[in-house]
Amino acid sequence: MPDSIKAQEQKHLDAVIAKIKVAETAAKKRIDSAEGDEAGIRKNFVNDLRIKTDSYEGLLETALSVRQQQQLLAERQNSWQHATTELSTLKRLEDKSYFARIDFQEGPTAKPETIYIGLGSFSDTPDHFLVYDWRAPISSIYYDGELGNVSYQTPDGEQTVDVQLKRQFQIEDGTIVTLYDTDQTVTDQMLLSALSEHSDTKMKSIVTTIQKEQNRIIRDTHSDLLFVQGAAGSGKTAAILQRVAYLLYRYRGHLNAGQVMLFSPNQLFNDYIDQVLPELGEHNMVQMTYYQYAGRRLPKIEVETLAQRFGEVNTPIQNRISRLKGSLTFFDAVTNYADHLEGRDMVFRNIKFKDKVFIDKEKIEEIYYGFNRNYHLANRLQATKEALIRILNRRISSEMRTKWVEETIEDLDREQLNALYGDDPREFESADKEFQFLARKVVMKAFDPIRKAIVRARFLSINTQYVHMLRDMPNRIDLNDFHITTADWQASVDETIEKLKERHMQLVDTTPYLYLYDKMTGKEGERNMRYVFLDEIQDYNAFQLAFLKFSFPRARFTMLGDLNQAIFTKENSRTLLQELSTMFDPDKTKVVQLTQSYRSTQQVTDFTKHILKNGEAVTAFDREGELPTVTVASDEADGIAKVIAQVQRNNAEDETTAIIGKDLEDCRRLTEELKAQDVAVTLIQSENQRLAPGVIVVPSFLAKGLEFDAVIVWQASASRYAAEDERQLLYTICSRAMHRLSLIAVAERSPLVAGIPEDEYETI
Ligand SMILES: Nc1ncnc2c1ncn2[C@@H]1O[C@H](COP(=O)(O)OP(=O)(O)OP(=O)(O)O)[C@@H](O)[C@H]1O
Repeated sequence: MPDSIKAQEQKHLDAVIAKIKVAETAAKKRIDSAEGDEAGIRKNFVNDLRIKTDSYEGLLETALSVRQQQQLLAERQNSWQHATTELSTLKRLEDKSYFARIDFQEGPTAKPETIYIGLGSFSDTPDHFLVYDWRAPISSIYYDGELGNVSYQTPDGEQTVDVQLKRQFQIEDGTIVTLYDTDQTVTDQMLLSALSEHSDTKMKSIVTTIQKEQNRIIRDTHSDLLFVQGAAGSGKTAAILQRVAYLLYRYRGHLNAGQVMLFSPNQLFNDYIDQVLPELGEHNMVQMTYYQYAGRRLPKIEVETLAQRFGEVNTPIQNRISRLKGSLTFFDAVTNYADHLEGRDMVFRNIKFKDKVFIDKEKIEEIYYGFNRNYHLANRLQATKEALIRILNRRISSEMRTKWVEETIEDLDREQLNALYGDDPREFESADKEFQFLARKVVMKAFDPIRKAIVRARFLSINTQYVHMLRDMPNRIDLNDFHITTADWQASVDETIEKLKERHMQLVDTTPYLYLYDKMTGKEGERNMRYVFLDEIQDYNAFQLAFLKFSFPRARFTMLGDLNQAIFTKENSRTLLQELSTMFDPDKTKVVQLTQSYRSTQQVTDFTKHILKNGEAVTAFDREGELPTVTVASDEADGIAKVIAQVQRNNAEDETTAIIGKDLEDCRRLTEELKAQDVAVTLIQSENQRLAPGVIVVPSFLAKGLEFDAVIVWQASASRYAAEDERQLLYTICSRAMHRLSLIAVAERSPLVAGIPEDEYETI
């Protein structure tokens, strides 16, 4: 690229920056004046306020005056907010005004146009844009095509333009460091240099290098279900974060970050991604793991943790039962069962008072099923609560005459009496009237827990109902379809009961349990949530997805996953897509496949994909690196020495390292040994722990979604990874590495490595 072009572009950039600075000064002035006005309004608030309370008109006038002052304040706050947001965008643009330039023509006779694209828009006059936001409709042509004819969506429909120049810039502190012109034959230089950088503990935004197929995901506004199958490192997570930023821009004023929710695999992952949206000038969406979402609603039950679930060794029968409980068939059966509760079989509990039955369950049942047949569960429950409250109120008078009330009143001290009288006048016609007054108060107070229990529907018994439902399932599902005998099923129900008695529950039971509860109580779901994102979808079952659809009835779903990385659901994940397709309107479903992997070097990607046998397609990005290494140590001590040597090499070359072990036990032992030998490492033990800088030791099931410069697979041995269904796990671990991958085995290496062509790694 001739220097004259660079000089010309620098001149243009200087001119833009100068205008940005002018705009910054103006924004600062507006902030100051809004702040000054606000302080002024607050100060004069009392003086300006016309307080007249002697007549109705006077009161009205006062209210109006307050309202006017409030409006003035709100307006000032609005303009302050507006100017502050503008200033922060301008600040970002001052350092890096834009990252691309596009020259195009709308038709052969149209005037050629030039636009610059950056992290936000900037115009010096209302219609004169010096920088376009990367999310503006026109900016799409930068991502979508090469040179020549490219189409993009506008609010008025599709538009095609002839792109004549696509130029990318790297700008630092207002200076152009490099610039490239892109055409079909040149590899995307910016992408290559972005990917060659060292990893950080925080993910960064990818707006400057979004790829065409990722752009389709980011800008989709039609699908109710957008399903992305993407190879490890293909930018699924990156794409959804930019998608959130895009949606917040596209629907500004109608959508806020609180209406967007991301279900992520673990807390570490939340930490890892939490800078991307702020970097793009947006607020973070609601982020939760499914475990937190479900667990939060079951405070009295201990739900199985990821580590426990990972450590479970299930018998084939237990696997079949889990498959059934996670299926859509089961979801439909629970729906069915809940519907039948409208007619019979709802289980009730006595309402008690002072250890005695106050309203017995037979009475509650009579009320509940006494309503008109077309009452559904929600209004049936509501009407029952109202009837029970009426009974409670009627019982106040008779309860007032009981002995305990009399005794309680006699024992009241002054303070308690004062509390009972409250602000009520204390003049009574007679002592009897006074007693009546106090007795009513005492009874009402004592009935308070009953009132609460009624309002909270404590007379239902979700545990008993859940068990009743499980026992009833063979009448609703043909167990043979799942190769389960009735005896096996009954045994599994007994097991669930035992667990429930100890307040424990397997993850596979939590969703049916919550769903049944929501159906029983007529809960309708969170209607305010508009976009729900699910990452690592292969670890969910169809029941959970159907439940989420039920829980967020107005939301559009984006689901991302990699069937190759199904470490929990294993082979079941393949039926997931099929089940999903029945849940959403096919016309409103879009499936996108990403096969290009960006995370790792060509060498790491080639090696990892050969761990899989019949995997989904993965194409390596053309970025060179060293070959992965496989080391077989003679014993554990030798293995640890090899880990230490590798960590030292990585540290010396500034490669951040994660040592990934199979389970927590292996990781704990290794951490102790390393610490004993003065190697500084942090052990990550649970999904709730935060990400730490420096070398970390992390068990496989918590490494999901993360990436590191260098990965050491600890115990890549035959004793740890031998079964065929562990291929996906080993693949997931190895695919966390960006630049360097070292497998260290003890005694004998894992046979799963045997199928990898020998020229794709080095044996040490
Ligand atoms: N278009 C892009 N430009 C620059 N970097 C990219 C691009 N797409 C992906 N990357 C980078 O590639 C790496 C992998 O991306 P990401 O974590 O989103 O992949 P993923 O598909 O979610 O992977 P996995 O399923 O293995 O967790 C990240 O460092 C990301 O920043």
